[in-house]
Amino acid sequence: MAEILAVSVTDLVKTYSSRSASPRSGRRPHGSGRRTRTGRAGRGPAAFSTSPTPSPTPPVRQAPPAPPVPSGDAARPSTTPDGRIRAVDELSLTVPTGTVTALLGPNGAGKTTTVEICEGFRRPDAGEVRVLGLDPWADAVALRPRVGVMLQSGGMYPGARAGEMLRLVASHYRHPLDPAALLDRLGLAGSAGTPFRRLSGGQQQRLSLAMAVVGRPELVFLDEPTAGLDVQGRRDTWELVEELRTAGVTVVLTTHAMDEAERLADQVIIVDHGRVVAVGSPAELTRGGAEGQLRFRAPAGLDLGRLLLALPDGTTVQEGPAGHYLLQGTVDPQLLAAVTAWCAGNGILAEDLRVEQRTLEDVFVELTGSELRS
Ligand SMILES: Nc1ncnc2c1ncn2[C@@H]1O[C@H](COP(=O)(O)OP(=O)(O)OP(=O)(O)O)[C@@H](O)[C@H]1O
Repeated sequence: MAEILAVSVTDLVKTYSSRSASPRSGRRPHGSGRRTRTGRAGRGPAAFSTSPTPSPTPPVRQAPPAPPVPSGDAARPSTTPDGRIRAVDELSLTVPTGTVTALLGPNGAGKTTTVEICEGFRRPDAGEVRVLGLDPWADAVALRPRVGVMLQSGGMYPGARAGEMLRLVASHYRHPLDPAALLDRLGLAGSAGTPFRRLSGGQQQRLSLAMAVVGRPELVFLDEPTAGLDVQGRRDTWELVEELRTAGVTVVLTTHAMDEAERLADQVIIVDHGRVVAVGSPAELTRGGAEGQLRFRAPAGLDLGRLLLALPDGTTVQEGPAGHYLLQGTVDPQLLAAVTAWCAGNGILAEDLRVEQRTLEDVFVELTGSELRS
């Protein structure tokens, strides 16, 4: 049976004029401030549909389709022949209904542009986007009551009180959640009477989250929902996302926090240079590729060349710091046996020998050459 998709994006392309490159001047640096929405004026949060769409993408690793390019904060985006910034470059992805999908990628990878196109705030140059089976740009009015968008600083009235704003948003929906209960749920009960501009950054972010979900949407887009939140704020947000999933709501979030993706996501999509470079559950992604690594301690200065000769092809070995050895490759019983046999044969006691699983961050760094922040 065909999987029902909440979001389907095919061969999406979006370029920007390099002259307009004040990339969202009001955006926060990651982990600190907040994002200013720069989309189409006058458009509010949308919501989600459940139209079946054919041939969902199975959650498997994909070979990076683009040649490796240095990534990370200092990476330059690729440009078109006429000098435009290629923010999204033939990107395709699917989001099954009722799941949590995390979009990961280095700064400038194209995550927000992709999400803003799905939200109907930006128009793509090429490609097809379906949100709940509809076109987010052409069918914006139909989608609005079905899709929740976590707005950042844009779209808020600085002088309006938190409780008033949430009640106002709730009044646009037929069956909203109780605004007072939602404020309480997100630790904002004591701030209901506080004007928006006097809320702390974290409180503003929690209010944005409340506004995204108060209308009981079918689908919610959350752009870095916990960036800059304190421990309790992160926990509250994570619990809310888990409750949304339990209630059958589809959640698409962007994040730089690996623990957030690992904890919340059914599906992780890693984006780099405007393209999808890997898709899968956290477990699938960390299982693939080089599988794992093996560490042990032994006297410093072992002959690594000789050790390598005793190991299966494809294994790498390095020492660092002195006396600490790291083997990477396919970690299986044969590798373990080869290491211990070589040590025994050379009268070496390998201490603290342990197999380590790759983490999502290892996978991310491998694929993008860039480090996630947690
Ligand atoms: N309005 C704009 N004008 C010009 N360039 C832009 C604009 N918005 C984004 N860009 C550029 O497009 C590329 C993708 O940006 P985007 O914000 O989508 O990436 P991102 O993955 O969300 O990054 P981050 O993690 O830093 O938020 C970047 O090179 C960015 O500088």
